[in-house]
Amino acid sequence: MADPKETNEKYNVKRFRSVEKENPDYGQARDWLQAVGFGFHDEQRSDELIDKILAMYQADNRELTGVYVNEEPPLHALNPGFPVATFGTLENNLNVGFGQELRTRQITAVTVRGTHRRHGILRGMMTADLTDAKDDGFAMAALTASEASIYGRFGFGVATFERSIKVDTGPKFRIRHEPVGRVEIADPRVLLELAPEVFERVHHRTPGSIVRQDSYRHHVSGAMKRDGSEDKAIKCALHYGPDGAVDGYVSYKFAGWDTKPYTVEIVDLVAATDSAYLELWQFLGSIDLVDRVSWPEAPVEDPLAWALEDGRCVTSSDYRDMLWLRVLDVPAALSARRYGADGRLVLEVRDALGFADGTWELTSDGGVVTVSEAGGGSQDLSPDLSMDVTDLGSVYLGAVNPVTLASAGRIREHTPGAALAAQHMFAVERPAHCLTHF
Ligand SMILES: CC(=O)SCCNC(=O)CCNC(=O)[C@H](O)C(C)(C)COP(=O)(O)OP(=O)(O)OC[C@H]1O[C@@H](n2cnc3c(N)ncnc32)[C@H](O)[C@@H]1OP(=O)(O)O
Repeated sequence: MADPKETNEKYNVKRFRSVEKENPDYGQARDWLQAVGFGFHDEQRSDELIDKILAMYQADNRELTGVYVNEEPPLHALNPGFPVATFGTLENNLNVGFGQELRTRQITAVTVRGTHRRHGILRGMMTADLTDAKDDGFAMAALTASEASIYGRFGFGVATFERSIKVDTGPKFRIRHEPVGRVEIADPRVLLELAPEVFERVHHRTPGSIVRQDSYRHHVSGAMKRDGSEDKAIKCALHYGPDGAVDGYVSYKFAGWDTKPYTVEIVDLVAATDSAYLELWQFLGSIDLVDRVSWPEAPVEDPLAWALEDGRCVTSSDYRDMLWLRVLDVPAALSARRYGADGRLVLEVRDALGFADGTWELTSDGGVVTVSEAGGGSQDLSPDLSMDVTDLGSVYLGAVNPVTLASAGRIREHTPGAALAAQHMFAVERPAHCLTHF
């Protein structure tokens, strides 16, 4: 049970928003945040840090859900004002390719206290929230997952990936690119203002990108570390395009003299043009007394290795799932896309939670997209492909190949060649990549 509309002998559920300190509901939001920290094994947060985080939550307009026990706990146990489970949501736009944006429900801060786990609290919170999201007109929900085994059962499929890279910036590091702009060092605090502006440009050109929450500009500028203190190690370089405007930045740290080879770690690298990206890398490769640059959140499809004279300067590890998508409304989600190729597909979608169940005819003709339900009467069409809603989420941004999913036995191909046709149709104009962890 975790739906505020339900009653239950054991638990009650509250939904609320972050508020200012003067507000009488402040304590509720503060205790909710401490419960989230407990669920992710964080240190207890100071009052000052809680104030800062709740202010950022207000900027994000987050909705916070807490599940509370009804009974009075025994002496010395945490008081019942601390939720035993937490669930947070935001609303932001997802770039779904070819300049199209889709309003998306983001789910975050999911925790259930160990003493209450495996009693169906997550299932209750998730089912209630997805139902509300669909009722509110959301065609898509999204999350990033702590474990890959949790969210498939709720219809989420992996839609983008990321990896960690280490780049040898010794003598072999040479990028074939003639600069068109310039890079300058700046006080990292300028990113408090600049980071969201540059990110907005990047977002508009990157399929798979979700608008960032307020905390990003604080972290990448060094204004605030995760523990709330200032990050004095952060450095920043800005890229200026040929028109003189800032169109990219890198925020980075030196890993210290004890780390060999001497290493610079990228905190955030955001570039709104291909040349800004390569020129920021040229800058990173030119930093004296450093032989390696590492980036824990690098894109999987990365022009860097192809621009280097010696692509083996880049070594990658920890290839992993990043953005998970959950289609809530098939016609709305499919209509929101523009397609990489014209074509027609009849898709049978199974959804254990029922939101997306059905058979749908998708047509893209000269860029005009139509989606209709293919069930019953003269409209009764046999499917070209059958898939679970998780697989539709996976192929939606073009980063997962339907042919591969068919080989894995996840997608069933009834019409020979339909999986390949789906690959062409779902392709996007640039590799899908999500730069926002939430
Ligand atoms: C978007 C995010 O915030 S990702 C972060 C997720 N949170 C964490 O990792 C924090 C630590 N973990 C937890 O707080 C909890 O264990 C949770 C939230 C993952 C699960 O909460 P619970 O209330 O125990 O889950 P619940 O009892 O509702 O289980 C629902 C289903 O998921 C399954 N499940 C729950 N957790 C896991 C898991 N870690 N791995 C695999 N299956 C899981 C259950 O077996 C159950 O399966 P079924 O209903 O199909 O039989």
